[in-house]
Amino acid sequence: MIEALPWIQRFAGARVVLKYGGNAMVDDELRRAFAADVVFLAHVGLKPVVVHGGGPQINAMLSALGIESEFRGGLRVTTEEAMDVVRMVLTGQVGRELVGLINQHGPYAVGMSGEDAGTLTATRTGALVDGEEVDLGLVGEVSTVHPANIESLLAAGRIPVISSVAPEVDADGNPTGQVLNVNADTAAAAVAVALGAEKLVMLTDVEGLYADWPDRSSLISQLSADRLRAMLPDLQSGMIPKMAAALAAVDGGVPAAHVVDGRNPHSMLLEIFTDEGIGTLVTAAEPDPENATPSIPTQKGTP
Ligand SMILES: Nc1ncnc2c1ncn2[C@@H]1O[C@H](COP(=O)(O)OP(=O)(O)O)[C@@H](O)[C@H]1O
Ligand SMILES: CC(=O)N[C@@H](CCC(=O)OP(=O)(O)O)C(=O)O
Repeated sequence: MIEALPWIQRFAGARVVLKYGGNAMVDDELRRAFAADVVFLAHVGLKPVVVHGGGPQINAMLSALGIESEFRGGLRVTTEEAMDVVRMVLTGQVGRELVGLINQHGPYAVGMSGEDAGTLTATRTGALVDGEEVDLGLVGEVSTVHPANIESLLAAGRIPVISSVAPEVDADGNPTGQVLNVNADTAAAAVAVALGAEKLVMLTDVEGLYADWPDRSSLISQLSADRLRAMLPDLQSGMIPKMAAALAAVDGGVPAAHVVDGRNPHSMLLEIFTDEGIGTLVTAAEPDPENATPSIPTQKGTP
């Protein structure tokens, strides 16, 4: 606890955006641990905002309904039929369950979708696969974030829990009436930038970013935005949108983007409140190998 004190002091009042990934939220004990961690953060003076995914839960519902779905470039090809399921599962099931778990500790969490109060808008995006542009159907990248609703919930001492579904706008910013499926890492990064968050923390089902996946000795503890930018074209599957989101957050002014292993209970607290941290940390500047630069406040080991 005493190791956490300087970090608790440093992050007093800071906004942190926590991206909770589907793969890390399938185990009941882990889901409860995450909910407790979020409440812990709020109680030690931070302002947590949760943006959640639910890929595995969407997969399960699609297969129960006999609807085929595939991923290209780490993103789900989303038909109209699949979009109904994505919206239902993310906002109606995964978000509700998370709100319920957090609120077992007190009346904190308020669930919302990117659709609510115009919080997010999105434009259609494809994916670049092997140098070719692939049509993904009803998939969006965030166009605008209107954080007023999130701000008012934070001001009221609540914990916003946001699903990554967004109304579509055309190139002129006009609503088309369609909703789009946004990757939750992408949505979380956009929210973190708009809120001026101190951190984006993305929980996933792996220890962090590996330089040479799947070589387990190649885990990267910390890297700069420029090094990540250079690695991005060679990344695979779900790490593509996740690391693109980390980069977008840091480029957008968020001082630190973390990827942590959501399979270990309380990994998020260890990353935020201990000197070593545990996952992968992305910062704007190069890490100092001597770890002797307290002026870089997001450096692991220097509160
Ligand atoms: N370089 C890499 N480092 C770590 N994981 C990688 C890498 N390349 C691909 N992966 C894969 O990306 C997965 C995480 O992405 P994803 O399944 O989309 O996570 P989530 O559902 O938590 O958002 C890992 O489980 C791993 O299989
Ligand atoms: C476009 C796209 O791929 N959207 C994701 C949205 C959910 C998500 O991102 O969930 P995880 O964080 O659990 O992966 C999907 O349909 O699975």
